[in-house]
Amino acid sequence: MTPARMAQLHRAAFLRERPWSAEEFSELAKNRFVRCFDHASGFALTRTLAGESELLTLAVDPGHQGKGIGQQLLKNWLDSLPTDAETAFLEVASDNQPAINLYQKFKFIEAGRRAAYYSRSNGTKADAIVMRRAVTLGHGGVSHGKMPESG
Ligand SMILES: CC(=O)SCCNC(=O)CCNC(=O)[C@H](O)C(C)(C)COP(=O)(O)OP(=O)(O)OC[C@H]1O[C@@H](n2cnc3c(N)ncnc32)[C@H](O)[C@@H]1OP(=O)(O)O
Repeated sequence: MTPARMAQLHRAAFLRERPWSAEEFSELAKNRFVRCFDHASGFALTRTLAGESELLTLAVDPGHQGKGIGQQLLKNWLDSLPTDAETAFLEVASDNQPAINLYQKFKFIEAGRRAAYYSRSNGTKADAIVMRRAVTLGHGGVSHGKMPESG
């Protein structure tokens, strides 16, 4: 997926946060530890090194959310991890319940919090929650359903 398409999807999916630019995605893609898992309507960007893998960002086109794409991307990431990767982690806003539900479904649990990290346009604040799981946990029977389109 091109950096321009990543930026487009990121802007569409993250309505409350600063969108990442095509230049930022282009820079990230140069890092040999960074990998993109993509789908026609979404992508997951990850960084894996020193026994840890981080989900840097995950975005699904709003018109295609709720169809199992986010779940499939998350599964593709976890399935790809080398056996020497010990933990997978990510950061999510405390007011982003759909994403928290998705990560809990994949057995991520809260490992830490940065209080009032995100400021919302209505004046409220949200915590940043760091969630972790052991790579070797498996998916506990999480099914990813049908993927009508991929690539
Ligand atoms: C590290 C980070 O990037 S954190 C931020 C993640 N990205 C964002 O929040 C951007 C905006 N949101 C999105 O792009 C998407 O909604 C995502 C990535 C959070 C989820 O992707 P989707 O393709 O819509 O989710 P998918 O259809 O695979 O649903 C999988 C699970 O997520 C949870 N979920 C997804 N949408 C919702 C929702 N609207 N309400 C509650 N739970 C939800 C559920 O647990 C669902 O499982 P279920 O269908 O068995 O109930």
